[in-house]
Amino acid sequence: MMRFDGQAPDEIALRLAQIALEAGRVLRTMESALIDKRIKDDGTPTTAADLAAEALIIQRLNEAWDGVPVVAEETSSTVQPDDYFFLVDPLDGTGDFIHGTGEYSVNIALIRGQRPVAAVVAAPAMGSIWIAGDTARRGSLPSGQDTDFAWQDTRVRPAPEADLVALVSRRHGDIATEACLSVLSIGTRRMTSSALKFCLIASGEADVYVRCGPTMEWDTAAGDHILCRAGGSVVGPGGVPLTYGHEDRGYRNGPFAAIGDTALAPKLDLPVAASVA
Ligand SMILES: Nc1ncnc2c1ncn2[C@@H]1O[C@H](COP(=O)(O)O)[C@@H](OP(=O)(O)O)[C@H]1O
Ligand SMILES: [Mg+2]
Repeated sequence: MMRFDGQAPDEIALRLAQIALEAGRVLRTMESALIDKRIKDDGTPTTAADLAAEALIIQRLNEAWDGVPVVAEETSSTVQPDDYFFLVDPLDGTGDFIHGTGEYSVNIALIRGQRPVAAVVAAPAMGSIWIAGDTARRGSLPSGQDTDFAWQDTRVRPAPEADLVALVSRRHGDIATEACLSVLSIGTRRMTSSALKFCLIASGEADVYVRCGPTMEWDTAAGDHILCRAGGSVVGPGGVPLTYGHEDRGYRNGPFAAIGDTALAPKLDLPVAASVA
């Protein structure tokens, strides 16, 4: 099996960026098409765009790293994770894709031993992309045939004493999340969809994102890595980092908080989810 010999995490992240760029171009061409959506067993929608982007990403990952399993949202039950594997959400924020807000992302993470080591989150309709291997960087998505991303290092900001900026899901909220946020001094709540929430914290534009409702590993792994490499952290109950590759629990995450300033961690009181405790 190809084991990424000689490839540094930053180099892998650059290759993931090219794959996400290509998938993003497919998604953009499908934005204005009449989308026929299907509601899955978990109540979330899927479309032909999710499937087309996923097929392309799997093909490209297989070409680049033959034999490394790709656990992707729409086909996750057909693949077993290994010591190294990819987690892919070809279209995170399908609801937003359907409603035309543009706040959707392509998420790809390479996992090694339950933690991400390289990742990309691309927001095709917003023209932004974030990557991390060892270093977290933000870029602009090139248009046309251009392939120059114009990367810049990205970094979290220190949390202000008061008036924190919290990011909340536009479509999924719950009482436990609100209870957790209520102990923090939040000044601004900004509704944002998809893994962009991790990336905006990684870029110093927001301070905290708490999520106690259901999410899947492919929703969080790439953003988790980018935020951690930008100086922040993503923690579950007890301040423990999230781990990935839990096929036994259907790749469901427990509650978590994403924070830019790690000094916020002791203030958090996340509920323990029975299913993943
Ligand atoms: N009931 C549920 N079960 C599992 N995942 C859910 C869910 N409700 C929402 N999600 C997850 O939340 C993601 C959207 O998050 P947000 O509201 O922050 O944009 C969805 O991503 P997809 O659009 O890729 O399915 C989905 O994975
Ligand atoms: Mg998806």
